[in-house]
Amino acid sequence: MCTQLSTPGEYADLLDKFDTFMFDCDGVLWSGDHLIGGVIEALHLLRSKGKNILFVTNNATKSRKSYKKKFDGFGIEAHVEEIFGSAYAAAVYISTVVKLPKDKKVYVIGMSGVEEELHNEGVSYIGGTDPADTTFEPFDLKNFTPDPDVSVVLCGLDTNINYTKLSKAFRYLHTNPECLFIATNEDSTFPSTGGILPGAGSISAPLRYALGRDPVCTGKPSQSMLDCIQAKVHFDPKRTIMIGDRLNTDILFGKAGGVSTLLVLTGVTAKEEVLAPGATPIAVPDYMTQSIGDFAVLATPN
Ligand SMILES: O=C(O)[C@H](O)[C@H](O)COP(=O)(O)O
Ligand SMILES: [Mg+2]
Repeated sequence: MCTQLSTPGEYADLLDKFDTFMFDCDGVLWSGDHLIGGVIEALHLLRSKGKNILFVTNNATKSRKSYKKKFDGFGIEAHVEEIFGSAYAAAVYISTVVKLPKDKKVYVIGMSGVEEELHNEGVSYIGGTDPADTTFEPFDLKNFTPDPDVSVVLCGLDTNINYTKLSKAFRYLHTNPECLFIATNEDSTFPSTGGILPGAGSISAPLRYALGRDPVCTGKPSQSMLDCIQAKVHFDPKRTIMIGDRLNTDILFGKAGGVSTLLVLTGVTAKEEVLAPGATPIAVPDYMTQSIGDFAVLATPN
């Protein structure tokens, strides 16, 4: 059953129930470079009450450090150790679960966030932002010499996607059944400034179709994302709430992790997907409110 929050008393009661607040970013705190109203006040209120705050994003375009700069730019207090992105989760998965040998490499479809996190984990990679891969020159197999050390293809949101990257990734996976296929996340879309756009899931989709093979996903809702958070931060699931805008990532992630869930309507999910008669949502949030900004009402002196 989903409780719709609307009164200051309901917001206050929710704050009292939880010590740790996990925030999704795109569609909850901001859409692209547009900050959602009331977010700064709401986060400041939580910190003033001594709440633990974590930021858990499937957006792999930035590393934890780069995200800190985005938070700073918005004037939002955030610390690198509070930020967990899907690029970080993928890099940790490759280094600690896959235990990729040091002489092996990752072929990257993705941006600097993925490259920085792989580097931080000591994982070698090619592709990504390399100009030889971001070219729009026609791709010709005659000119392609695969790197024999590539043992993983990692695919994340890549706003410079092109046929060369898809072809190289395809060839590594098609010619070597042992090559691992990993996706940072599978969000079909994401809320950017002015509207939704194709997300990381729509970047890896052509490979899934061409290969007839699905990747391992290391972002929300996967356990890998929770594992890399729990390796760094202790929290009591019973006193923790995940706040997100997407049912099949954020809310599923929270439920799988045994934490409570709050759906906000400032991102990709509409209220009707949960509440319309006959709606069959993939996951039902414990709570729902229009925006995180609603909590700012508690910050206003009476
Ligand atoms: O990859 C994507 O589609 C987007 O970056 C992703 O949807 C946004 O991540 P969020 O902060 O909403 O988890
Ligand atoms: Mg989101």
